[in-house]
Amino acid sequence: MFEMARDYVMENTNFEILGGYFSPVSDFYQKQGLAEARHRVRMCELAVQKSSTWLMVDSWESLQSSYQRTAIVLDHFQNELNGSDGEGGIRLSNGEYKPIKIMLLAGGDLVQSFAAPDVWATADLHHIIGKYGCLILERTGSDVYEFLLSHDVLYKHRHNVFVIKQLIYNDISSTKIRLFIRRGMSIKYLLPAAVIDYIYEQRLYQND
Ligand SMILES: Nc1ncnc2c1ncn2[C@@H]1O[C@H](COP(=O)(O)OP(=O)(O)OP(=O)(O)O)[C@@H](O)[C@H]1O
Ligand SMILES: NC(=O)c1ccc[n+]([C@@H]2O[C@H](COP(=O)(O)O)[C@@H](O)[C@H]2O)c1
Repeated sequence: MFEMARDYVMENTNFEILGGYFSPVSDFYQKQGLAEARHRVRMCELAVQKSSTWLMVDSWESLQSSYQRTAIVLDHFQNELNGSDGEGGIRLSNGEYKPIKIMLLAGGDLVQSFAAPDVWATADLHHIIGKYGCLILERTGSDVYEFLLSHDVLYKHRHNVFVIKQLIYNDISSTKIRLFIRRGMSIKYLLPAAVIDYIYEQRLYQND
């Protein structure tokens, strides 16, 4: 999804991409089927460390002692990358600093959960979409364009929302990958080889 987002941004906006971060959620999220955070961080590292020049993994979220909402995670990136004293971001040749635009990259299904009761606080959605911005990758089963029109907060900040059309549909799902592993089915070519090796070495997802 990051690669599709990068192509979209380069083709359709004036932004320059500086980097993309995976931020695995902590163990306190307690979503059924998730491996321990340390394993998820390591799998993300293995997925990008040798094959990407711009993707990185940030373990801050995974290491917190309580669940951190997405709005707070974006604030963390804001503080780390842009600082609080005006001396962060990109240093220009004239010595001034230009802030980095931080955005959330999400699939259409996650964005549709914005309308689910008690999942997202409205104030958080204004913060995430209004202050930062959102790149939404289309996903089979979710009509992002219609949702964008119908959701008040998304619509209000629509100039900060970018919908990315999938030009080759990739409907891979982590739930299905975990299920394949449990059923002893092959996941070869569905994930980077180093991640597959790690999953088997650590015996992840086999008895969920
Ligand atoms: N094939 C895909 N196309 C578009 N977005 C995706 C795809 N797979 C994952 N995403 C997005 O990546 C983010 C992280 O997804 P997550 O780790 O929950 O995996 P998932 O495949 O969505 O899980 P599940 O199998 O439960 O749907 C979410 O924003 C999700 O919408
Ligand atoms: N209120 C919130 O900030 C909120 C709600 C639901 C999911 N999320 C985030 O979305 C991501 C994906 O969550 P799910 O796998 O449950 O769809 C996670 O990083 C999670 O922290 C945030």
